[in-house]
Amino acid sequence: EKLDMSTYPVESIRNFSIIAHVDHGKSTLADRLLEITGTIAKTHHNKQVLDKLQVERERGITVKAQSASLFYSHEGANYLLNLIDTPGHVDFSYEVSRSLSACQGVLLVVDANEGIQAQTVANFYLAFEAQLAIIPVINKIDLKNADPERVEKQIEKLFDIPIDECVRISAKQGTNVEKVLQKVIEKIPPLKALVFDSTFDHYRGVIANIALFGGEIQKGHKVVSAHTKKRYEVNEVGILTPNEQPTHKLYAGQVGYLIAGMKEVTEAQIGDTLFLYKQPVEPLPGFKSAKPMVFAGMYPVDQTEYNNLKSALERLTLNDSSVTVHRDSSLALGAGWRLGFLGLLHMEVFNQRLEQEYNMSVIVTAPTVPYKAVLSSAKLIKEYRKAEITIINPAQFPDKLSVSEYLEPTVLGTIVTPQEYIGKILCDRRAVQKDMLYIDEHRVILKYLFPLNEIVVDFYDALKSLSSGYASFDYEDAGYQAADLIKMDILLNGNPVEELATIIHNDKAYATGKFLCERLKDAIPRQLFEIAIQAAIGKKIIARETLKAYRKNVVAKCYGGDITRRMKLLKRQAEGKKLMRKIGNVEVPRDAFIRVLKRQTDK
Ligand SMILES: Nc1nc2c(ncn2[C@@H]2O[C@H](COP(=O)(O)OP(=O)(O)OP(=O)(O)O)[C@@H](O)[C@H]2O)c(=O)[nH]1
Repeated sequence: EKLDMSTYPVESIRNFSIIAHVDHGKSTLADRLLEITGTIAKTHHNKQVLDKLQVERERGITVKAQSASLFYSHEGANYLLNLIDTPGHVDFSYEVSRSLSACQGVLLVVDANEGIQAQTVANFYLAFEAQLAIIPVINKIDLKNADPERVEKQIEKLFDIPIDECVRISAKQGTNVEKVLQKVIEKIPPLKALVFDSTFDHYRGVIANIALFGGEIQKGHKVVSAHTKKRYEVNEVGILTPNEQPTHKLYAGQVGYLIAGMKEVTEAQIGDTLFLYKQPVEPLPGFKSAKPMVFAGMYPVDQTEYNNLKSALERLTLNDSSVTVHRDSSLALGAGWRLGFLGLLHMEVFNQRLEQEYNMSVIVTAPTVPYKAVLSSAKLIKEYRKAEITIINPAQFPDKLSVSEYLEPTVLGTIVTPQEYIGKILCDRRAVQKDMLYIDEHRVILKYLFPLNEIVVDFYDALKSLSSGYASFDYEDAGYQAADLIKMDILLNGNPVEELATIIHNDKAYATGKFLCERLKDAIPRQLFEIAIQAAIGKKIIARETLKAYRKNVVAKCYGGDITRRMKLLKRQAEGKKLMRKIGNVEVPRDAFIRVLKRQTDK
């Protein structure tokens, strides 16, 4: 049955987001808002209703934004409050800014115990730059150690928001949550919005999440994509509650979805503007496009799976426009792709989704940041038709002799930490301090310039464990700087492991080579022969470990045992083999490499 949305004129509409540092209670507050407005029934099971993906539930983080429309009556008037959800982890700040562009205001949730953290600061500035109304919400006031007064002072000092504008709540217990809704109505201006997301449905094709700037839209309308100029007939429109709820029409100011027979990745570009056929409009300014920070090769374990993997990648990237995809191939791994991600967590989540939602197993190479080289060789310049190239694949690393300078990407990192951890946190990361500011007596905000490759793989995890979870981190792009780079190969019995070829800073080659060899020795199971694990720069071996031979006969163990048990064991072994990758004659568990690359001592 379709809802009638015509009773919600623009004046009654508020589009807002909740932004918060990880775990400060964004999802819990969203659950309470959905309950109070009757969008979902009040039960004890409403835990993070908006976190729909399996990986999100397992990891306890929000990865993919979900949205919902809340109907709310206050003092005799009916309101339509569109809650645009945003993810919380540092890797996804692009998604945050994307969600924010569909809003006119935000709830900035801050934990009453932890106070302002790195992502609180980063998110605040995203909202501030987008000129949104900002309502500070101090959450978890029920906690024994809650100190809302201190947090309000921080907010006033850092963000220049008067203390009396903060709302103190307990999202968990529901205290003052109603007040939050009233603030939303009071403080957030009703306005227009825009196209902000798209998801892929196996049966219905592309579902574009749209926000209407003006006009109205309904089934049967013909719309044109400003980006591709393709024309579509609208099959369905509706709102998100948070599942798709069809409506007769969508009106200016409303956020909802549209299905119009778009089938391909390229047809539903986020940031695109749709207009009515023969009534072209000036396209809305596109969003700041996502900039991948980490690249990795992805290959089918078995080349016969190439086409299946290709279609899985196409569908998954349609749901996640921040992943970039280029075709690639390698002698050792065959035909595949080079993918760009926002960060390592983003890459792991993407892999996990490929496995869980598409049942695909893939080989993933060591992540690399986008390096650059200024070429000096006339031959190479001619070949590339330019003098400065970007290197996202170690296999294409140009030799020192044909390069006048290598460049590496840098980021400006913001760390919020209790002061006693400052010393421990930064050792060995080639960081340059830029700024330091005390938030209160105990905690500081530090700004450092980091080479991106120093933080991309494991800095976030290392920081958390070094500071017993107290420090937090966020970063932004800070351009390129010259760097002394080399390419290092890892060899197993003389055969290069393509997944582990890396570009690294010269000063770190020996230590990293030694470390990778040691970790690999632990990660590779012993086999029937001895295995030499080596790190090499060109032809020069810089580190070596030896893995001793081992005899193992799985079947022998249960000779005389019953046959089904033996079959089971053989089957399990065969399944285990699928998770292995053969390099020369050496079998390596496919997940070994990613584990090896995390240099943090989590053994
Ligand atoms: N005591 C207390 N705990 C709360 C409150 N609000 C949230 N929590 C708890 O804090 C933890 C994190 O809450 P979430 O709502 O998942 O946090 P989040 O900000 O959505 O996290 P991300 O989805 O990763 O961004 C959960 O264990 C909640 O139960 C509160 O008001 N009081």
